[in-house]
Amino acid sequence: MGVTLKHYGSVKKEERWSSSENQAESPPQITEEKNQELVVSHVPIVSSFNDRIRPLLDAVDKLRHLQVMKEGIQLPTIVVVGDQSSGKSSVLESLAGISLPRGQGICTRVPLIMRLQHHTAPEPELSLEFSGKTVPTSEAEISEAITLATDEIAGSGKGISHTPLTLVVRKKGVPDLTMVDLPGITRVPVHGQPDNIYEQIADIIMEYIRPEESIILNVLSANVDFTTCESIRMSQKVDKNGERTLAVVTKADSAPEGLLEKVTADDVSIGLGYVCVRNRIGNESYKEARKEEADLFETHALLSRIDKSMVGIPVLAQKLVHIQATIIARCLPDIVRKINEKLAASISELKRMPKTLSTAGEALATFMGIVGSAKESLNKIIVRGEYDEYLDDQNMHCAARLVEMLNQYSRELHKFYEDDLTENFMINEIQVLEESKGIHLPNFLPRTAFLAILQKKVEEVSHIPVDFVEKVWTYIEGVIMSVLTHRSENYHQLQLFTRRAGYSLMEKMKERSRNWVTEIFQMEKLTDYTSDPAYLNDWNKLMAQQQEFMDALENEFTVFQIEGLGEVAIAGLWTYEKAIMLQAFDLKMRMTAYWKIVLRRLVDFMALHLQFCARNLVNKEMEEEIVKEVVGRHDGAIEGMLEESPAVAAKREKLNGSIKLLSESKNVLANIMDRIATNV
Ligand SMILES: Nc1nc2c(ncn2[C@@H]2O[C@H](COP(=O)(O)OP(=O)(O)OP(=O)(O)O)[C@@H](O)[C@H]2O)c(=O)[nH]1
Repeated sequence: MGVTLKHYGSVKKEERWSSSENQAESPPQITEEKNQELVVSHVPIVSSFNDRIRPLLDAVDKLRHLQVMKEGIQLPTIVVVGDQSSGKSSVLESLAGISLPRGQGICTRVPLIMRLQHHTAPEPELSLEFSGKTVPTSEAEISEAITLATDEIAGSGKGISHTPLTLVVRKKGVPDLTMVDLPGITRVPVHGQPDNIYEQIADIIMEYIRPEESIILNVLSANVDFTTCESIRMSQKVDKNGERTLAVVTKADSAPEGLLEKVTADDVSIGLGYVCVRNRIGNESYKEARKEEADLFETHALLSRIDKSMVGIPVLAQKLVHIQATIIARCLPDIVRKINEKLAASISELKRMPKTLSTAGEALATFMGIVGSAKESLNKIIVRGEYDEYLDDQNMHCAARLVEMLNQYSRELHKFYEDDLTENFMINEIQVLEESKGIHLPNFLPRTAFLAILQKKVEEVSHIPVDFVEKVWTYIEGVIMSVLTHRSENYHQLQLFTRRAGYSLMEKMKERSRNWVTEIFQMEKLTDYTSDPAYLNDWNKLMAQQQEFMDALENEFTVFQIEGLGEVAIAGLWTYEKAIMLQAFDLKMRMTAYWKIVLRRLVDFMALHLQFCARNLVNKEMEEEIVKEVVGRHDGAIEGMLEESPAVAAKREKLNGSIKLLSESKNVLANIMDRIATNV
């Protein structure tokens, strides 16, 4: 039976990692007497356990080396965290039996992946893997080699980096363990450290401890209050009840008082339990250090009272090996599934990408396809008013937006020239009539007077249609550009040229509409004509009130209600002669009736003009302009136009990279599939 987490969550804290069903094949036992210097021995009874776990651990290490995490796949990892100088490196040293850079101040500046592997040869083999290379080293040189490699990765200052450094230690008797040592947490930057060093380190730590697949090895110094430790604060953020947190208490030798109480009280909720250790001090050998540790926990008046299952580096090693086996067994089936899913998704996404074009024929066909599809889309949106392609984008519901704009335009025109019904009522008409006096019979209304008023009114509103066509074409330009950009998004060059063609075409459209508006206004100014019977109807209705109006003037009324116009103030008109008042009233009513016709014409023709131009633009001119821009100016260079855009090329490269990485990862796991299937 393999190591499983079947009871995960239902058993008490530590029991999960040491349930009795695992006892028959329990992790390597500690045989200090045989080889004092080593942590875990590889006697036959446990080697079968190791033989089974080792390939799985190797596979996980290979996946880590391939950096499968880049694809969002988390690996089961033992992550070592602790406040600065809490003794992290010392613990790792003790487990590996080698010297790491140690001391006060920040030593670990990059994530250090430490891969311990037992091997049978008497000579240890050490190597560092970083920046794509493997550098062999030795026990004597390891400390310096790590410092040099760290400098290469993170620079020689005090800065830190997310890029990991891997240390492989193959040594007889070490536990098969892979752990990640992270920079110690510091609140106050030391000389040469960036001001935001805390945030930087916290970022790295959170990145490693957040995944559910991570086991947090929280290194706490015996001489501090655990509740004040930053590393506890952080691990509690991601593992509130400590279910995946194991505490190692270092420096038991320097603060033995109250240690038993501290680890028993468990104020900081450590789900996987505590192991108290004493690391190597000064120039001690590892052999001496283990001996000192064993003696300390055996003989010290206070420390000897701590349960033996909670003290010493060998116990820590044993626990870690066990925990590691369990999380690997638990996580691997999920990892296999995720790799397969992501691989399939990347392959199908790559297939969906536009194919790379190799011949001029292919390029031409693609180009025509793009222009054709853009034309069809625009036809739907602008001409037919269908918006099924852009259901959620209201800006692309062109017909509705154009009607809104037209209504707004009509309102603006009507509002701009509302009649002055207050004290100046008819004053303008009277003045114009005065200026239009001529040698002719007095009861003829001079046409020049009517035209003078008409021209002034037309002139005054002329800016409204000019602004309106500008606004409408700018809107249509946005719609066209959006469709062209979208349709040619895979071909950067083509996109540039179609957009350019689009802009120059829109300039032409604006120019054409401006000219049209100017012409319309000239016509309106020159001629007062309509065949619309509404004009005469309205005028007659208004004129029917003329006599009443004159009576009101004569009787010196201050206001008069003209049906079809509203209440007007007439006190200012009492002094004028009757003859001029009759003419002014007639002139005013003619203009009132005619102005309605003019405004209606300005709105109706505008709608017809825009619809006509947009239809021509989409059905004919746009295609011509794009072909002229792309083929005409760049004779035969269509293949060049259809080179992939940098974004598409980058996406293709990324997908190819992902597929390569995931395929390699899949291969790594293929060799151990049978073991995963039987759950170790
Ligand atoms: N007395 C005693 N000193 C220890 C013990 N463990 C570590 N030390 C000392 O504590 C200091 C800090 O230890 P390191 O292992 O460098 O601590 P660290 O957490 O890796 O440090 P940074 O990576 O800089 O955060 C060193 O001087 C060690 O010798 C221990 O169990 N007992």
